[in-house]
Amino acid sequence: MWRRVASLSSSISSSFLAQTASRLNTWESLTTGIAQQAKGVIAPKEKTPFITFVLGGPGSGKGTQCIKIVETFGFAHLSAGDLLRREIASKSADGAMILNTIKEGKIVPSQVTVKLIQKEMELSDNHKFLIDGFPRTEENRVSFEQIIGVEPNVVLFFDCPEEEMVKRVLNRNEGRVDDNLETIKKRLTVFQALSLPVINYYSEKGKLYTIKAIGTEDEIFEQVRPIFAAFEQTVG
Ligand SMILES: Nc1ncnc2c1ncn2[C@@H]1O[C@H](COP(=O)(O)OP(=O)(O)OP(=O)(O)O)[C@@H](O)[C@H]1O
Ligand SMILES: Nc1ccn([C@@H]2O[C@H](COP(=O)(O)O)[C@@H](O)[C@H]2O)c(=O)n1
Ligand SMILES: [Mg+2]
Repeated sequence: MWRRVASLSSSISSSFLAQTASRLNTWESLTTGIAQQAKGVIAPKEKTPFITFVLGGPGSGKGTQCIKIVETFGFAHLSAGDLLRREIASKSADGAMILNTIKEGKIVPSQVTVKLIQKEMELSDNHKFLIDGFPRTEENRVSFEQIIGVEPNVVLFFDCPEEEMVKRVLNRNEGRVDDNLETIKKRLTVFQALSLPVINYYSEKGKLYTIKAIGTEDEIFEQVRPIFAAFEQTVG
């Protein structure tokens, strides 16, 4: 979506677009309106974005359920953790800092994570986004609103007992540097202290859908399905 625009508007910085869109608070202005007006191109009707934040503690099953939501409802899946791990793998300038932060179970500066999410959104042709593992902190949340200029439509919270989360993470076997007991304990502390306030914020805004994240993957998805089914007509 933004990719096509970017080629038309190299002289217009994305931060200028984001700032303007933040004021107008519409995706259309953010993506095509300004750039195309500047070039005298007639803007096609773009779809309004539909943003879902997917929250929950480490191992609560966010990634597993996102795969099912993608298969069933055609969303684009953006995992903040995966984007950060990709930065480490690509040996980018921030790679070493990100690796140390993840090993410590801490939170990477919001500016870094939001820029990675923004880039993925710009490259996507989809207008329906699942943003998995974000926002983890109030700072993450505010930074997204400031840089991207939109708020989520839906926030999912996978509510899972700690004991079950620890068991799942220790059995995950994907070679992640943070899948060890020491880091899991730190991540659980960070979740309680920094992520739960974000979840409470969205609950107060009436955007939170809490899923009881115990049972089989399919049983859990049967709680998720009706949430997206209810929006399907309007979202497209
Ligand atoms: N309902 C379930 N029952 C048992 N195991 C599950 C269930 N859902 C997911 N798992 C397994 O638990 C592990 C963690 O799941 P997943 O990676 O989806 O969690 P996550 O919330 O994305 O965790 P993280 O925040 O650490 O990325 C995986 O190995 C996954 O296969
Ligand atoms: N918004 C975020 C998301 C993740 N991190 C760091 O990555 C680690 C792994 O994240 P997962 O979503 O894959 O569990 C996480 O523990 C953080 O260190 C982050 O900083 N900010
Ligand atoms: Mg995950």
